[in-house]
Amino acid sequence: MKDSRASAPTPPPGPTRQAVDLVKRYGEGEAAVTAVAGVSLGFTPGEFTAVMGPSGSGKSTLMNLLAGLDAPTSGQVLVQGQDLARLDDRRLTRLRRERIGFVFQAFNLLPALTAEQNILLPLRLAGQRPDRAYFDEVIGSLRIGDRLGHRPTELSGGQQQRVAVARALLTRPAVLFADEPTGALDVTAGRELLERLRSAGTELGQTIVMVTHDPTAATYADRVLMMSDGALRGALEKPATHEVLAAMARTEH
Ligand SMILES: Nc1ncnc2c1ncn2[C@@H]1O[C@H](COP(=O)(O)OP(=O)(O)OP(=O)(O)O)[C@@H](O)[C@H]1O
Repeated sequence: MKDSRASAPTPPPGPTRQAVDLVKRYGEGEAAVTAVAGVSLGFTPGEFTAVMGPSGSGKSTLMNLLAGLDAPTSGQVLVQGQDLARLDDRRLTRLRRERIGFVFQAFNLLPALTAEQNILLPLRLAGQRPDRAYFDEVIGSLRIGDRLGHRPTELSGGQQQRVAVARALLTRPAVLFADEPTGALDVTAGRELLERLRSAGTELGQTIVMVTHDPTAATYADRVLMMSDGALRGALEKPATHEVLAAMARTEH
């Protein structure tokens, strides 16, 4: 058994993850949809990126490609210079498990396990012991300490969402992808979660990539990428809410 603290990855300088002219097309002929239409960008350690854009603009598809959960039609995802498409299944699975955390819109909690068992599952699968102090800190900051013995069906949507975030944070992944992580939360819980994500970047050097429709949530990020029709239409650096709103209005028309 390894201690998760001892094996936490030390992020190298420069972009850890790069998209090079990524394209993802679904279907054939007239029914074909180009979900991602040639996206190039890089992510540096500790950087918090929000991805925004109208429904159907390709945000979730882009995240799935960047995380290696889906393969691009053309283009590359490079992780420390290594093309994900060139890794065999075993190495890709290991890379995903050890370096990536994912918070899905559907939370993906196992119904038979308690909240605590769900949170600790990825570490257990990796044969690692949880760092108790870090566990307590994450649970405390997400305010789910009193729900740990409950199963997902006994939790509210917002509580399930925070359990899913705790599970992703506990493995201290180099990159954390979060699809609408504040969607089920009230304003206070949403703000606490965003603060937690931001400190994962500033304190632990974790790269955070978050899809959101919420302009206030986007202001917690270091940069906000605007997508429409599968392409990046611009990037804002630490924008104020009114700047995000203006950019949203430009991409939606
Ligand atoms: N498996 C699939 N098969 C066919 N088309 C798909 C598939 N997945 C996504 N698409 C299409 O690709 C486009 C981009 O979808 P995607 O889910 O990435 O958008 P999104 O910006 O995340 O949307 P939302 O904000 O509504 O979640 C959409 O037109 C969608 O219908």
